[in-house]
Amino acid sequence: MLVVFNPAAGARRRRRLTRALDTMLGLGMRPELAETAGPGDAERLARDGAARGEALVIAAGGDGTIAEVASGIAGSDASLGVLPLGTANVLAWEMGLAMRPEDAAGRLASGRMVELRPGLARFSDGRARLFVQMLGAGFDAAVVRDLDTGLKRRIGKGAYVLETLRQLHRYQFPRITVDMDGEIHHATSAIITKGRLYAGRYRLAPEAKQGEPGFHVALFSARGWLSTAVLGAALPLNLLPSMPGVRLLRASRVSLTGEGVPVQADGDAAGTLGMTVADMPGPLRLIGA
Ligand SMILES: Nc1ncnc2c1ncn2[C@@H]1O[C@H](COP(=O)(O)OP(=O)(O)OP(=O)(O)O)[C@@H](O)[C@H]1O
Repeated sequence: MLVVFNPAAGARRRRRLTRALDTMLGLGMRPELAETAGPGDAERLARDGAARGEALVIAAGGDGTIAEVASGIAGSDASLGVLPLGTANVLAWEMGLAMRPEDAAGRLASGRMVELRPGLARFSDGRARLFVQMLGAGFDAAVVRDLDTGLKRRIGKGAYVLETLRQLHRYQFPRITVDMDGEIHHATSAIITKGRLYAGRYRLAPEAKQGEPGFHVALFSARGWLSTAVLGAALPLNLLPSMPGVRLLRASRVSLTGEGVPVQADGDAAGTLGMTVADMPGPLRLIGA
């Protein structure tokens, strides 16, 4: 098995990795370790590992690292494992993965497997991007795009709160046209999700279930700082799904267009619209859930 480690969050993250690796060795596992040096490395390392015949490629990082590893092993025989070392760790909360490094290592050894169905966004400029948990277009993607990553490393989730406050006064809320299985909707932001949770442990789409085909889509009509701030306050109270100006719909194929609208995929900046989102052709096996 191969462990793909994203060291970007600094010393604490490395200590947690060491605790997981020590437990794995104690359990008789023989993990090989590879470190990323920047964006795109996790995908390449995972792809090389799968091509060498690694049966399990473990993403040691946050949701962005998981998405890259998932992309790297897509279409191969390798399964995905996760050591949750990120800031928000949404997929880990969603799937009930163990957060303590020793427990997460033990779960990987258990070999229990569930199937995920990642989404695939195809952009009009020819790029393709896999996502495992969710993808956003509009306000939240502007926050991710302009986030001070150094600050995120130092203070964690608080950096998102500060950038959200900044964007409330900067973001212009351009209109997004959303084609959901042929039905046209309009919104100022949209989140296309595979799971229930968002930004950590907060509820976004209560009916969603990882592993099922298709998507739950949250459409937001907020146009200014006040209505957006109210939604921001509703999120940690788990009230977002029932707020005015939020519609929750389902679709199996979603196309979005909007002039210069930013996109984020699993919490990492992913360029601008337009794009079409559909299920990846095959399932992804997750070990340790
Ligand atoms: N060595 C590196 N230095 C800086 N950035 C890196 C490095 N390796 C990977 N990255 C980038 O860091 C991004 C963020 O990592 P990741 O999403 O795993 O952590 P996170 O943002 O702290 O966690 P979460 O998404 O769960 O909040 C990755 O998508 C990747 O592009």
